Order: sequence, then structure tokens, then C-alpha cells
Amino acid sequence: MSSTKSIICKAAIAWKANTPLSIEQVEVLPPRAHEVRIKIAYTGICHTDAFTLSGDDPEGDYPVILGHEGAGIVESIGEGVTNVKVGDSVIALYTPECGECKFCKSGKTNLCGKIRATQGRGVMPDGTSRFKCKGQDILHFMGCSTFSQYTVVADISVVSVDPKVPMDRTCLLGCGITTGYGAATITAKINPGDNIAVFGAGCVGLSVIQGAAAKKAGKIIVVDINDSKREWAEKFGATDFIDPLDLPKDTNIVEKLIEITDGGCDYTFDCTGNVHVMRHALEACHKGWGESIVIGVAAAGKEIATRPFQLITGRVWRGCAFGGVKGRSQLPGLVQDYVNGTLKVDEFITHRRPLEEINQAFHDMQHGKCIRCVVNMA
Ligand SMILES: NC(=O)C1=CN([C@@H]2O[C@H](COP(=O)(O)OP(=O)(O)OC[C@H]3O[C@@H](n4cnc5c(N)ncnc54)[C@H](OP(=O)(O)O)[C@@H]3O)[C@@H](O)[C@H]2O)C=CC1
Ligand SMILES: N[C@@H](CCC(=O)N[C@@H](CSC=O)C(=O)NCC(=O)O)C(=O)O
Ligand SMILES: [Zn+2]
Ligand SMILES: [Zn+2]
Repeated sequence: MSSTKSIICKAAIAWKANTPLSIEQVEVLPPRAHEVRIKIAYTGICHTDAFTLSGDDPEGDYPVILGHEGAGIVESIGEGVTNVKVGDSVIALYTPECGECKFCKSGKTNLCGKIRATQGRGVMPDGTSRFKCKGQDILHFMGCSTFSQYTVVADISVVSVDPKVPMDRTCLLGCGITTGYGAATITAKINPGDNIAVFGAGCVGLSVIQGAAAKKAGKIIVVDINDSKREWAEKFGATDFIDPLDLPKDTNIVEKLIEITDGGCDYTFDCTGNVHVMRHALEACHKGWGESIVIGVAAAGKEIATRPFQLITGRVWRGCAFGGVKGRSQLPGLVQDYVNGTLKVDEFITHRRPLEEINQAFHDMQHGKCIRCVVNMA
């Protein structure tokens, strides 16, 4: 049912790049046509939130409410909304799904194009913001802004899920876990026995591992410069763990991977955002058919490089957003995969914090043993 009233609530605002978030009282305007206002219950913090906060995101602009890995309850809907209703348990989608645009109709990508231009400018599809604080408009982020107790999203950027599943779990299907699992089970076409390598054993990389294990991959080799991730990688199904910094001086990670996979990997995945790692991931692929999938986000100006010969001799370089998953069509099924035990979610939660401690949660993520911190937005 549509509401005409604003809501005053708490949100963590990034007033400018590279500064701690500030907990503020914000006004959240009512949803307009084809918009949904959500009471956010829990949100994860993804490395991409930190990427934008750092100032490295070419689309980054301020002041902004970050957060794109969130779940909550529909509080009100605007005119014309039919896909969700007040009271639904939902996940916000930074990759929307309109079902009508050239991209959605292509059957070749999950990258819906309907609202990407306005989303990239931090505004709603009509070009305006639904957040106000201290007399000024506050920008939206990735069409979600889950670091606010209430947020407004486009109706194509939200999906209802099983209300019996706790939202401190479903929030994590809003980005990292789904991205990694989808990269391994949808974007890559892993056959049983295929040898794969995962570079970076954070939330995304660990979820690639679980996806590859689900596809009955052969060797699942995890490459991370942080030895403490060995245990994590094995917990999610890795068969081998290599810290490149431990290799003999005369051996590099590409040679090592080619050696232990009899010519190279069938698939590799970059989950680090480091463009040099992306090159290693490509060149560790098997001649003739190996595919490397870029997931990591790199800063403005960073570019990848390799010899054209690597591609001429059959290696394929591709990437994916949100694992290639169509949020409105496929997330409810992934939630059920969690319910029936085939998709790990609980195991990713290493930290929990209240909204007031969100800056410490960013610190957790960038130091120590954090895989995912879940923030309680109450
Ligand atoms: N394409 C998409 O749709 C999405 C992309 N992303 C991006 O994916 C990447 C991973 O996200 P997330 O898992 O949350 O990030 P994390 O920071 O949790 O994980 C990154 C992992 O890579 C390791 N690492 C860093 N540098 C290297 C290196 N040179 N060689 C090997 N390992 C390395 C890190 O180790 P250490 O802990 O020691 O730093 C860490 O374990 C990020 O760039 C993020 O922005 C995230 C979600 C969706
Ligand atoms: N604004 C950033 C975009 C970085 C990026 O690639 N984002 C991913 C999701 S990362 C989630 O944690 C993505 O979905 N990209 C597709 C898109 O349409 O943006 C930049 O410009 O670097
Ligand atoms: Zn993310
Ligand atoms: Zn679309």
C-alpha cells in the first residue's frame, strides 16, 4: 500500500571519500511509482563498499549511503508495484531484473540495463534522491543503500524470499556468497573432474569454492597470500592451498599451477581485484580451452594485460557481475538451497555488530580474520 509519509531513521552516511561513516538521523521519503520502501533488518559489508568509500570508484560520489548486501521487510510500496507487497521478507538487488530490456531479453546476461544510468549516478530512476539529511540530498548506492534503517529501491531491484529464513542470513545472498557461487555454477561451465584455481579466499572466493565443489570439480586449488585462509579454504572444499609467497624463488604461481594440473586449469577465478593476479589467473589456464573469470573489482585506471598469444592459443578471459545470477528469478531458489543445506551461508559470518559500530565493522573486514560481518540495523 502506498505511503505519503516520510520516515525519520538512522543511517550511516559517507560525507566524503576516505572518512569514517557518520551515524545520522535521515529523512527517507515515501516510495514513488514503481518504488519500494524497505525496513532493513540486517546488512553485510562487502569489499566493494570499502572500494567506493576509498575514493577509487570512478562512479563514487558523496554524500552517499553505502551498503548493497541487505535484507528486510517491505514497509510500503508505490503506485504500480506488483512484485512485492507490504510485509514481505526481501533482499535488495544491486543487479536489477526488469525482464523487458534488451539485456534481460537477450538470455545472455544478468546485467539488466533498465536503470543502470541513474543507479550509477546515485539517484532513483526519476533522477532524484529519497534521502535527506541536514537540509541536503544524500545519494543512493548501487540502487540499494542498505546502511540505512529504511531505504527506497526500484521495484525491479527487490525480490521476496521465504519469510521463515532469518534475514541475518538472507542479507548475505545479496552479494558476496551469491557472486562466488554463481560464478562457479552459472558463469563457468565446470564439468566433474575439472581442475580449477581460485585466487583470493575471502567471502567471494570461498563461495566460488563451494560452487566448484557442488559441480564436483577435481582439484580445487586456492591461491592466497594470507596463510590463515588455508583452513578456511579447506572448510569450503579446497583440495590444495598455495601461498605464492612460499614458492621457491625460481618458481612462479603460473608455472606451479600448470605443473600440478597437467598443463593448466580448466577454469580460474580472480577474487582479489588485483590486476596482476588477474594476469596470473589467465595464464594459468589450460591451452586450448581454459577460461579465467574476473570477479574482483579494480580501481579506476587499473588495466589488465597479457600477450595476445595467450588468447590465440585458446584461453578465454571473461568476467561476471553478481555471479551471473538473475536476482528476481534465481535468488528465491538459492535461499531454498540454503534451507536444504546445499548452500553454505552461516559459515561465512565471523563478526556481528550493531549499526553504531559500522566503522569497526569496516576495520574488521580489512584486518584479521573477518569473512563477513553482519550489521544489525535495529
Ligand atoms: N563482480 C562482482 O559482482 C563482485 C565483485 N566483488 C569484488 O570481489 C573481490 C573479493 O571480494 P571479497 O571476497 O568481499 O573481498 P575480501 O577482501 O574478503 O577477499 C579478498 C581476498 O583476496 C586476498 N588477496 C589479496 N591480494 C591477493 C593476492 N595478491 N594474491 C592472492 N590473494 C590475495 C585477500 O587476502 P588478505 O585478507 O590477506 O588481504 C583476501 O583473502 C573484491 O574486489 C570485491 O570488490 C565482490 C562482490 C561482487
Ligand atoms: N562503480 C564501479 C563498479 C564496480 C563493479 O564492477 N561492480 C560490480 C558489483 S561489485 C559488488 O560488490 C558490478 O555489478 N558491476 C556491473 C555494473 O553494472 O556495475 C566501477 O566503476 O568500478
Ligand atoms: Zn558486493
Ligand atoms: Zn532489464
